[in-house]
Formats: sequence, C-alpha cells, structure tokens
Amino acid sequence: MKFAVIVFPGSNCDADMFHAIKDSLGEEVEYVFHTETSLDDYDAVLLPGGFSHGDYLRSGAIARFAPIMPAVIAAARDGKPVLGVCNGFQVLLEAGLLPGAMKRNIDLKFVCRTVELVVESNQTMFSSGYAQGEVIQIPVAHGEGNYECDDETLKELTAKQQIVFRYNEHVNGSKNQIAGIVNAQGNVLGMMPHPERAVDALLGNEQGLAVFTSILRNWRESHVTTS
Ligand SMILES: NC(=O)CC[C@H](N)C(=O)O
Repeated sequence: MKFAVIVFPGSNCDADMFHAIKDSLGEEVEYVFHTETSLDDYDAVLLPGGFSHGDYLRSGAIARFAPIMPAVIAAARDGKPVLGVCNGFQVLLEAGLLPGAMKRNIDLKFVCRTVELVVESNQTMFSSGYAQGEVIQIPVAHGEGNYECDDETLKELTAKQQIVFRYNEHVNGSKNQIAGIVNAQGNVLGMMPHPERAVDALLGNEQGLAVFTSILRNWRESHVTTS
C-alpha cells in the first residue's frame, strides 16, 4: 500500500507521519508537496499537523486553496482513505470534506499534552483495530481544536455513528467532546489528537498505531485477492 503525506508550507508533523508509515507500519510512503496536482499514484492520503501558511486567517483556510487540494477532494470522492490529523483535520473542514469548523480552544491557550480518548466507533476503516469503547491515550498539540457544528449536523453525526473519537476529559471546549469525525462515506477521517506521535513503544506510547494498521487491513481486505 502506498501512502502520500501532503506537505504545506508550515507543516511540522509531516516527518512524524512519514516515519509512522515507513518504520512502524512498514508500508510505502512519499511526501507530496502542496504545489503538485495529482495523487493518482497513491492508495491513501495523509494530511499532517502543523501550521500551514502560519495559521493566518484561520487554521487551514489558506491551505484549502493549495494546488493539490482538488486531487485530495478527488481521492476522497473515489473512496481512498484520507486522514487529516490536527492541522490536516482543519484543512479537511475548510475544504468542506468534513462538516463543521474549528474555533480557538475555549480557554484561548495552546494545549500540548497526552489526553484520554474514547473510541466511539470501531466501525470505520480507521478505527477497526480498536475495541468499541476502548479508552486510549494520545497526544494533542493545538490552539484551534474547539470543534463546532450546528445542532442538526451534530444529530446527523451522532445518528450515522460518524463520531469516531471523543475526549474523555476537558481539553478544548469541543462540542460534545468531539476529537475525531468521519464523513458519511466513511473514508475521510479528521482528528485533532496525533496518532502518528504514538506508534512506538520505545517513545512511550504505541496506542495510535491501530489507526494505521486499521487502514492497511481494510485496504488489503478490499484490494488483495488470493486465487
Ligand atoms: N499540531 C498542529 O497541527 C497544530 C494545529 C493548529 N495549527 C493549531 O494550533 O490549532
């Protein structure tokens, strides 16, 4: 399986994402610069964390217009797995690939620590490696992670089991404690916590690895045939 890590000016978790795929998952991965226009060579698209374009206007609001974005939108439409972490989640929201928006954290402070998450749905290609309701520890690092959506959207997200991860503690004021959501088709996940920072026991935490192994297992089940 071949992954693309999109690099925007100001991305700063691209190398962590690359490492997670290459060294922890053991799959092929390449950086794709934001000025590129095709993702045809890739089976999955990863939008990493960081401060694309300096977070000017709003996080992700400028990156959303990058030349690569039509290809990201096409990949999502074609059913390829698209994962946005932190700033990547913000870009997916700005691009309209996921519903809702991010506000500044409720206490207006950047939060950088490991938090407790609940796996609200393990019925997705990104979370099937977890147990339903499993409590995991994953690092967060953001200033704009206060997820907001209207009541109708929240009702729909809840009814269609699109809320994948919830904070199990107060983190940023996020509506309904939402930490990660998937689109209605189930192939685009945005999450504020950083699973790519938690893929190595040597570094103290490998509870994020299941996000990547879930993607790989799902892809193999639908693409690798034995005769
Ligand atoms: N780690 C990150 O991706 C930072 C996210 C974002 N730019 C924020 O501070 O909200």
